[in-house]
Amino acid sequence: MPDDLTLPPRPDFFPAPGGALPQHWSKCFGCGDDQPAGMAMTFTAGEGLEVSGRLTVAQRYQGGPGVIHGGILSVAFDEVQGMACMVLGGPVVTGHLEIDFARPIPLGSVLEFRARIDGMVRRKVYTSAEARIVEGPTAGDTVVATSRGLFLTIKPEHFAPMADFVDGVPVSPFGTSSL
Ligand SMILES: CCCCCCCC(=O)SCCNC(=O)CCNC(=O)[C@H](O)C(C)(C)COP(=O)(O)OP(=O)(O)OC[C@H]1O[C@@H](n2cnc3c(N)ncnc32)[C@H](O)[C@@H]1OP(=O)(O)O
Repeated sequence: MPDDLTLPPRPDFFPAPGGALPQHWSKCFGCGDDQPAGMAMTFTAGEGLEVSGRLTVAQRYQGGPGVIHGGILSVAFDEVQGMACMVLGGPVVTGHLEIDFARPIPLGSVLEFRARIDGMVRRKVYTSAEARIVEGPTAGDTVVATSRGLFLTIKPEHFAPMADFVDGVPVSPFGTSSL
C-alpha cells in the first residue's frame, strides 16, 4: 500500500453502529433481494469505518466436497469491502481483490465478515476484511479467510454504456453505493 494514504471521515448520513446498510442494487448477485439466484448477504454498520456482513453458506455454494466454493467466498469479500466504501457516499468498483483461504468452510455455516477502508489516495480506496464462522459445527473466533481489495471511485456515468444490458428495472443510481 502507498504510504501517503488518508482516511475518510465517518459521515453523518452513515447508519449508527449496528444499523442496517441498504443493498446497493436490488438485482445484485451478492446482496439483492430481487435476485433469486443470489447470495442474499446482509450488512450492518460497525464502529468507525468498519462494516460487517453475513452469509449463510447454502448447499448450492459447494466447491470441494462439503465446503464453500472459493469463488463464492470471493464474491462475499468483494461485496462486504464494497459496502465498506459506502462511507464515501459515491459509487466505487472493484479494481483488484486478493483472498487468502485459511480454513475449510463447511456448507451450512454462517459466516461473519468484517471490512473497512484502510486508506485512500486520489480515486484509490484500499480495503481489507476477514471472515469467521459464527454458526455451524466449526464456529469460533478463528479467522477462516482474509481479503485485501482496491476499489476505485467512479462517476455514475461509468455504468451508462451498460444500460442496454441491465437485467431488471434500474434503481437510480443503479450499481452504485447509495444511502
Ligand atoms: C456498495 C458497492 C458494493 C459493490 C460490490 C461489487 C463490486 C464489483 O464487483 S464492481 C464490478 C467489477 N469491477 C469492474 O467491473 C471494474 C472494471 N474495471 C474498470 O472499469 C476500470 O479498470 C477501473 C474503473 C477500475 C479503473 O479504470 P480508470 O477509471 O480508467 O482508472 P485508471 O486511471 O486506469 O487508474 C486510476 C488509478 O487506479 C490504479 N489502478 C487501476 N486499476 C488497478 C488495478 N487493477 N490494480 C492496481 N491499481 C489499479 C491506477 O494505477 C491509477 O493509480 P494512480 O492514481 O496512482 O495513477
